[in-house]
Amino acid sequence: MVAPAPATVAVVGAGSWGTALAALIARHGCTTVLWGRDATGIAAINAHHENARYLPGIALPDMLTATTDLAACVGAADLVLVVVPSHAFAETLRAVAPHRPARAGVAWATKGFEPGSGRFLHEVAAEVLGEDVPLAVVTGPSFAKEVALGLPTALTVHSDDAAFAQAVADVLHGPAFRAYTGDDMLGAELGGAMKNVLAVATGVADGMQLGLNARAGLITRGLNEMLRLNQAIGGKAETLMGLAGLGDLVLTCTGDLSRNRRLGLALGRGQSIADAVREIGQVVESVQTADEVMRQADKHGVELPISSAVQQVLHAELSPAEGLKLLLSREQKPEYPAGLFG
Ligand SMILES: NC(=O)C1=CN([C@@H]2O[C@H](COP(=O)(O)OP(=O)(O)OC[C@H]3O[C@@H](n4cnc5c(N)ncnc54)[C@H](OP(=O)(O)O)[C@@H]3O)[C@@H](O)[C@H]2O)C=CC1
Ligand SMILES: O=C(CO)COP(=O)(O)O
Repeated sequence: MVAPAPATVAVVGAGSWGTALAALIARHGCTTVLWGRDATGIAAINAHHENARYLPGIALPDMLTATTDLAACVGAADLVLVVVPSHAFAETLRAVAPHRPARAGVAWATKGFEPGSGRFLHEVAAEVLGEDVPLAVVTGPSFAKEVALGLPTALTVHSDDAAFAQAVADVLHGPAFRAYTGDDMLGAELGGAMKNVLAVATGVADGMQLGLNARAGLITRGLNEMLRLNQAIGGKAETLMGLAGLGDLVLTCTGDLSRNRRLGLALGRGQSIADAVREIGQVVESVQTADEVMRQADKHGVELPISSAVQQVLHAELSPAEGLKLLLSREQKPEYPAGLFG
């Protein structure tokens, strides 16, 4: 039997994660074109097979090509994978839409909400692209650098369209990369967004040298916040107990490659937010996501003490020490006042 021809994949967004995913997919034999807006950086990727700004020192596959021509990149694609920061998600989809061939579904590996409205990204995508376009979210514990280096990784692809989730998982899945599938875009997006906020909390605690007990307590009570908000919005609990929730929470709260954790570490050590974000030099989604998580929490009447403290610290309304005091002085109560996810 003749194997099906590899798909042509357009990866839209040439930062660390877009480049790493494009390299992964190209290594799996798919024709892969990476789109970025920075002409100098794109030319350098084609010339040197390296993204020196976002993944310095890591060799990209020769088969991977990069372009600044969005129309050509998207127009030839069987699958579009959007990997820009959440603040650029809607505008990027609007730019992609006119060039998308009818056959091409759209997936994204962006984590966060639409800033300002708090809409889930699948809601934004459905509005911009139309209800009939297959959509999928790619999420889970996955540092770009490790994926680009070919280190073993597992993540998950959620879609309302099982065949499309499988098609996206198929281009990602390979010898060192396990791509699972699911049908819960709500839960998957919530997990990917909330873990960034909770990573700031554990980073702050570690920056303040509060110890490993504090870190474990924050991760566990953070997971509880994720589960409670997820239940209120109608996501599936198992999504949050898997790669999209617990998996990514543990990675981001404990791994120093995390930019959100590094922001927390810097704040805990007394650095200002502006200086910390500047030093990190890449997208730090929690800075916007904390507001949107709390917008969702308020909308659904769910109390999220850790996320709320992070939001206030990020707005400099509380110092890290005051945030800690607030959390430690909360009323004593049963671990599960209203059942497992109450
Ligand atoms: N890095 C990681 O390990 C992972 C990241 N993610 C998620 O992936 C998303 C992208 O993050 P990541 O690649 O890490 O970010 P980076 O900071 O590494 O890169 C950001 C990229 O987005 C581009 N960009 C910024 N604003 C715009 C815009 N308005 N229009 C078009 N492109 C824009 C930047 O272009 P330019 O260089 O020209 O400014 C750059 O290519 C985030 O939501 C993140 O949470 C998810 C899993 C892992
Ligand atoms: O989402 C990520 C890992 O899964 C990357 O986390 P940071 O954005 O905190 O670096």
